[in-house]
Amino acid sequence: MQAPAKASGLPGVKYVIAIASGKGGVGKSTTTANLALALMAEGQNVGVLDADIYGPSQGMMLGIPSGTRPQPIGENAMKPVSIHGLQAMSISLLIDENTPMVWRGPMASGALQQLITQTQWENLDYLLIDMPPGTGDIQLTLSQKIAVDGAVVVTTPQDIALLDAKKGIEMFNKVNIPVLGVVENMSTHICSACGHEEHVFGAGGGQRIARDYDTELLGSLPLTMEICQQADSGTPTVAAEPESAVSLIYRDVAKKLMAKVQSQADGVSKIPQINIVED
Ligand SMILES: Nc1ncnc2c1ncn2[C@@H]1O[C@H](COP(=O)(O)OP(=O)(O)OP(=O)(O)O)[C@@H](O)[C@H]1O
Repeated sequence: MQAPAKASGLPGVKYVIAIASGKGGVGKSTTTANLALALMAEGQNVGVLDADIYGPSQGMMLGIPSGTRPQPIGENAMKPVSIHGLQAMSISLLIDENTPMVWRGPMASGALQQLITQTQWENLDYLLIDMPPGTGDIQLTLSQKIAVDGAVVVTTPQDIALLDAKKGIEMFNKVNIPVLGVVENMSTHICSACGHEEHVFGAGGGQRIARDYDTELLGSLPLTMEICQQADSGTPTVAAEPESAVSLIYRDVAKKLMAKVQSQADGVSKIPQINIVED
């Protein structure tokens, strides 16, 4: 059965989760791809919307063959691409791969709006949105156009990344999107030769920011060669090595997210209806 349409106007989608970061390059897209696969491994139907208009990377991370175009449905709609059992849509599927994204803010927002309104998702439990880094126009467009159920903020443990992650959390607070939690990426480095683990970027940053903003540290991922190589070659770790220690961390984050979104949804439905009867 098709999931009911929400006020967001996203038919076929039950829950929308934005994956965001204040700073670029902290591993937001890698986290999005792996979390999508982890949610799927938990039995959910999952879609990925690559809203990183200026630097779309889901096409590459999910291994969508170069030149793939979404199938049109009539004149104004298109089917997401099917890959690794996920549904996926990205601006990179609609443009020439070598075209640099030199759009001004309103053009980028327009392109994103088109992706949002014209993609026909099919029966999704979760749509993960890979947000562009930062707290500008596109992030605002998104939070105004879609009823996002919650956001996950990805950060690395360095002070500079944490500072930007705070701005991200504050932006979501401002637009009333619940922050479901923080994922600390590259929290330690594990040497592929000897297995030695060290906190190269500092320790405890993700935990601190989660505590300061009254949210939860959903999980910490190490910096490993496998995560990088597998994501960059189109088979993210959760698909490449589903039983590995790293995949289990992503699965654990996915389970926490599902529980949070569900309890939030239950909370909403438990609000008593007030019936005013005129006599
Ligand atoms: N835990 C990790 N261990 C090793 N490499 C990682 C890890 N997480 C991400 N990477 C690598 O770091 C690079 C940047 O990651 P990614 O593209 O996910 O970052 P991003 O925050 O989405 O960047 P952008 O801001 O450009 O969208 C990629 O090559 C990715 O494979």
